[in-house]
Amino acid sequence: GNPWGYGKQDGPSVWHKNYPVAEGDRQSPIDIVPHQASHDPSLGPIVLNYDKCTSIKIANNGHSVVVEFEDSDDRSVIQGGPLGNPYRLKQFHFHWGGKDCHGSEHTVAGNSYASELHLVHWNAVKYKTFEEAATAPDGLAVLGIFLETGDNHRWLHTITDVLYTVKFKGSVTDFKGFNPKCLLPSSLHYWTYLGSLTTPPLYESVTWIIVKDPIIVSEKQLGKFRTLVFTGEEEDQRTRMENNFRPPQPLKGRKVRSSN
Ligand SMILES: CN[C@@H]1CN(c2cccc(OC)c2)S(=O)(=O)c2sc(S(N)(=O)=O)cc21
Ligand SMILES: [Zn+2]
Repeated sequence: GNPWGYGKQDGPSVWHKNYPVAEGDRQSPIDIVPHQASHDPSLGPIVLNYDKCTSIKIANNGHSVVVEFEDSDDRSVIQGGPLGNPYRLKQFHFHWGGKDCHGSEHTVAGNSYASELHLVHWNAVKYKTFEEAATAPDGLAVLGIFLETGDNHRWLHTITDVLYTVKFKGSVTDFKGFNPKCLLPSSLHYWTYLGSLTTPPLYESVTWIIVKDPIIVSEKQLGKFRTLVFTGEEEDQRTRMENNFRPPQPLKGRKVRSSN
């Protein structure tokens, strides 16, 4: 079976048994309290150079749906903001709820969004491989975007239209020519803090950059994510993929900074 999941027996409340860092000092996600974030005028804008990005495939990894990118060179990078150098785009994935009232990992003043998109980047300037970067304190940078339900998102259908091909854990489909820039809100004002992966192995290697403005997607579009299952095609028990989010973790004295 799975080493970890989001159920009663294998979910976030028991991850610490196999991954003791779950109780560490820089765990993610967190609840962001806007008025307690310190505005830092030295924080410049986030710069995304995704125009040459090369998406390869879309997959169901048994925890989420993931779009993987070619990351053998600096063709698609994030830089600026709190980052000291460019970080390479490796993959993006989503977290969502069983209903639209919850599903995001980060919360804002205690409020959840329906879903959260994570664009995962790694520091290829300092580290030779993703795996090495994933264990280093400045190894990863994850850009988080909240999804709120409302009108149809004009580009999300490119993803939701192919989700039926990755219904089961372990399924993979070619997915070329997708530029995730179409999933970003117009303003990239953000909060940033030092945290971790929000799934095992929960490495404390992530500089989080959480964009303040959500993107709007329809309930119908979000509903398509819930047609995925955590389980493999061969398993007799089909478990709907939903509520694949970790709840907020203790801040432990960390500072959250805010761009303008
Ligand atoms: C299943 N969880 C993802 C797997 N990853 C992974 C894959 C291979 C090795 C590894 O560690 C060595 C980690 S990952 O780094 O791409 C990330 S980032 C992330 S989140 N929610 O914090 O943005 C979840 C996952
Ligand atoms: Zn994530």
